[in-house]
Amino acid sequence: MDVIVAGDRAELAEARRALGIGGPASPGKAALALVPTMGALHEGHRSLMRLAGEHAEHVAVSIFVNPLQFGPGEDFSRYPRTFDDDLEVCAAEGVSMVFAPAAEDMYLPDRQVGVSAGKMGAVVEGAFRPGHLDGVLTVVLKLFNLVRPDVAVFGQKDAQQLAMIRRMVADLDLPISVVGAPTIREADGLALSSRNRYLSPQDRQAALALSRALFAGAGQRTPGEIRRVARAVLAEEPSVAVDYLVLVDPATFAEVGEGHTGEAILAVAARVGSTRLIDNVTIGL
Ligand SMILES: Nc1ncnc2c1ncn2[C@@H]1O[C@H](COP(=O)(O)OP(=O)(O)OP(=O)(O)O)[C@@H](O)[C@H]1O
Ligand SMILES: CC(C)(CO)[C@@H](O)C(=O)[O-]
Ligand code: BAL
Repeated sequence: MDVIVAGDRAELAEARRALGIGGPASPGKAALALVPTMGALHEGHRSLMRLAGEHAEHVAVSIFVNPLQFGPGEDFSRYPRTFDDDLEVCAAEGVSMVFAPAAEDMYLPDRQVGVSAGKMGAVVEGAFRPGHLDGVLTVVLKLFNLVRPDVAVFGQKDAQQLAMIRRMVADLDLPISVVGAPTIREADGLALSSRNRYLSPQDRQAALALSRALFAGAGQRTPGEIRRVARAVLAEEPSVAVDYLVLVDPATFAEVGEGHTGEAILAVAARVGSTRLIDNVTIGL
């Protein structure tokens, strides 16, 4: 089947009708799973589409570079936009519907109301990108309301984003199951990211310090040692400027103490040249 491309609300409603969504789903399978993206699709996004297909009869992919989640001075205007290639990727993955709205159609010019990510949205990533997680939650809630999926799939690579979307679903009683997907990496450990295409060959080599630090930290047994070893690996790479390296509770993103048991997330954000990258691993303690 060809991919249906919807560019606005009316076309989206028509696409849902054409796919028979809203009618009875096949037994044991949800009708529609959504994979929200900002485009410039890579193998990480493809893995999300495949996982979405295991959960629902139809997969929808949204492609929207959301202005609300970019701060002043961030890379909104130069963010890679590769719509034609993205459409081919979606077709090859058997996606039923691509929703690619224009910013003017998503946000009213006099928009007043948005989602607040609360205190959890002001720590870790939120401390370095004020308002970012409010912008993410606002657009994700709008995408949920527009596309009306039963299931939504997000990558663990954006771990705080995933945790906050789970919180939004719980706090606002949204009728959606959230599925987290593992991080896809290059053979040398670099987490796939649309922003990797900004990296020069030298930057790309330096960027390997992020995953190297996370894997070295994950080999330790206590929070103190995990943090110390990971920081030491990052310090060995002078062209990596670290924004944060934290060991946090996966649900709250609060720093874990020395006695912590259960899972913790070791998360890093750093700038390599003019490119800001994030990565994380989950560690059992
Ligand atoms: N390497 C990856 N493995 C699995 N999922 C990923 C990976 N990279 C991104 N995702 C997920 O894909 C979804 C869309 O993310 P997005 O379009 O921002 O891609 P990205 O590569 O993370 O881009 P950016 O470089 O802007 O961070 C998110 O749920 C994100 O967590
Ligand atoms: C979830 C998302 C599509 C919202 O704009 C974005 O933050 C992303 O690509 O991870
Ligand atoms: N993948 C998260 C989107 C952003 O960095 O804005």
